[in-house]
Amino acid sequence: MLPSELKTIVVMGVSGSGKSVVGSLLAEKLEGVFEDGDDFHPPANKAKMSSGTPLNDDDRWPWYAVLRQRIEDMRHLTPYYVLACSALKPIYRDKLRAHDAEGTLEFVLLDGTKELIAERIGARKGHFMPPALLDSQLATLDPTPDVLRVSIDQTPEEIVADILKTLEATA
Ligand SMILES: Nc1ncnc2c1ncn2[C@@H]1O[C@H](COP(=O)(O)OP(=O)(O)OP(=O)(O)O)[C@@H](O)[C@H]1O
Ligand SMILES: O=C(O)[C@H](O)[C@@H](O)[C@H](O)[C@H](O)CO
Repeated sequence: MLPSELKTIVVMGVSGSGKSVVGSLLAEKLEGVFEDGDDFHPPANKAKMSSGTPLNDDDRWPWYAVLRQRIEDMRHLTPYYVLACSALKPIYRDKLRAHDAEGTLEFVLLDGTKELIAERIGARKGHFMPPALLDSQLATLDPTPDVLRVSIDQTPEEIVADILKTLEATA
């Protein structure tokens, strides 16, 4: 049984960690709504990443403002909103959490080795994010103790089961 106050689950992590695949599966399992944060990047951000340049705080703040608004909007439209977004720094997670009551929103980090993520990102075709940016993503990632961590060294279905077990344990 998930905590009754839980409304939003942010599936976070570096590029290639599986946020889109796992997040959509999790939302399906919860009969909730999934959205991919990448769909809300301004074109300039996508162009910058595609050119092999990492985003900086100035690039990300307007994006996180849009994502925070989605969290607020979706609260009235679904029992569970699953958002996939990198949320690499604590300051970004604070922005997404805003002044939400304790337990309303949980961050779940898709946790894996650089080698495993590089293998997966390398096998992916037709995505705007170059594998070369993985190092900067890993260097920027700063998980704090409040972030729930789930290993990605298993199938997407097993990861979703792991996430649900981990969330139930917070109840
Ligand atoms: N558990 C898994 N086992 C095997 N392959 C996986 C797993 N999860 C995701 N993948 C594959 O790894 C690649 C990256 O997954 P995905 O696109 O979901 O990552 P992401 O974190 O959303 O990336 P980005 O942030 O760059 O959009 C995809 O090709 C996906 O099919
Ligand atoms: O915070 C960031 O640097 C960006 O959000 C990236 O993580 C992209 O969103 C995504 O990972 C690439 O597809």
